[in-house]
Amino acid sequence: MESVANQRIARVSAHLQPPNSQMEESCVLKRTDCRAKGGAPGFKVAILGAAGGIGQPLAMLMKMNPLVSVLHLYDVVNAPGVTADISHMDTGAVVRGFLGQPQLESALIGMDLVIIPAGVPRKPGMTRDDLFNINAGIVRTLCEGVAKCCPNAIVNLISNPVNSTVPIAAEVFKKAGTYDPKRLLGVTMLDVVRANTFVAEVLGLDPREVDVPVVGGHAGVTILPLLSQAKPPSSFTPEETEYLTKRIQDGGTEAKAGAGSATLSMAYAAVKFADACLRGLRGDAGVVECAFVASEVTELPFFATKVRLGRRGAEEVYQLGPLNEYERVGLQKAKKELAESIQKGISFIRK
Ligand SMILES: NC(=O)c1ccc[n+]([C@@H]2O[C@H](COP(=O)([O-])OP(=O)(O)OC[C@H]3O[C@@H](n4cnc5c(N)ncnc54)[C@H](O)[C@@H]3O)[C@@H](O)[C@H]2O)c1
Ligand SMILES: O=C(O)C[C@H](O)C(=O)O
Repeated sequence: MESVANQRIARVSAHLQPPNSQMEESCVLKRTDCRAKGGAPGFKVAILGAAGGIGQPLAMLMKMNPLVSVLHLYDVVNAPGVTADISHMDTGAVVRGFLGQPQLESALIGMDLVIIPAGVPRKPGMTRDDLFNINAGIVRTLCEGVAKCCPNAIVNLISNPVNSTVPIAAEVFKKAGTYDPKRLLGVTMLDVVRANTFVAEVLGLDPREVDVPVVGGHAGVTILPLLSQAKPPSSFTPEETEYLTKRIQDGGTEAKAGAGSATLSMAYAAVKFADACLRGLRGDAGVVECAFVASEVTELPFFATKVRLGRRGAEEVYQLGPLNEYERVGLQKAKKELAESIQKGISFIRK
């Protein structure tokens, strides 16, 4: 007969199992026996690519977000282990892990917000466009899942090249008949985070006091910081303008000193942006951030500008506002490259 001590040990070790049905076979207490069902008020958020360099710290920070009641972590590798780790944090959100394509639909059903950092990152010497061939297919598959399982979810797309993956996602949703331009947002928040930090350094300010709009897209010259609209209002010498613009545009290469791509600052930026989307969904007034969205601000079908986030996503897309000569020249360069990247994404699905 099993001793009382052994029974206790068996019960405690059941709690140590990762909360994934695949690993519950030997448990005394099954996940379904537990009382935590994610019934607390809050939003349901899925991260696709949750075991990656961005995915893991992003999952950790979302688990800390009081607006999140349920957090689904999906990846094609290591999702159970990451889920077990994150699930031990004593914050409110209930965490569930999903591994591989057969579990994609379960990961997505009922979600309010889907954040997608899935895909390969740049290696030294690569451009973001070099990632297209692999990441385009990954984004297509994941967005097909979103269209089927949570067509009303807000989508935050991080996977590069954002200038092409957002048009890909839009085409997938159009094909499925679920496209709502307000709900598809390319995440360019890292450019704003960098701009605020670098400008604060030059001006000798606390970055939290600085707000610099960054418009256009998310690659090289398509990243266009509008220093003339920085808050607090500041003037910059031509040298400072050149230095700051270049540093913000090349921030992705500076991060990790060319040995990989930004993961920690990106996770921070992704959470800052996701939190803004959730506050918008909650009905908070005046939530405004930059994002790469369907747009009529220029002749291009997608463009990053400030948007107002509300219950239906990007409810208002703001105009560019007054630009100085340096920014007008930058805008022309940005639009030329953006037009090609957008078309490449559209053609990938329409071909
Ligand atoms: N938008 C931005 O500002 C920004 C910033 C940094 C990085 N990125 C991009 O984010 C992406 C991820 O970067 P990372 O450093 O986290 O890469 P990573 O390789 O560390 O992680 C990517 C994760 O995606 C997973 N994955 C691959 N195929 C998948 C699929 N079909 N379904 C679900 N998950 C899948 C991988 O298993 C891996 O865990 C890259 O494309 C990178 O360029 C964008
Ligand atoms: O630069 C990269 O490849 C990753 C990302 O887009 C970034 O801006 O850090």
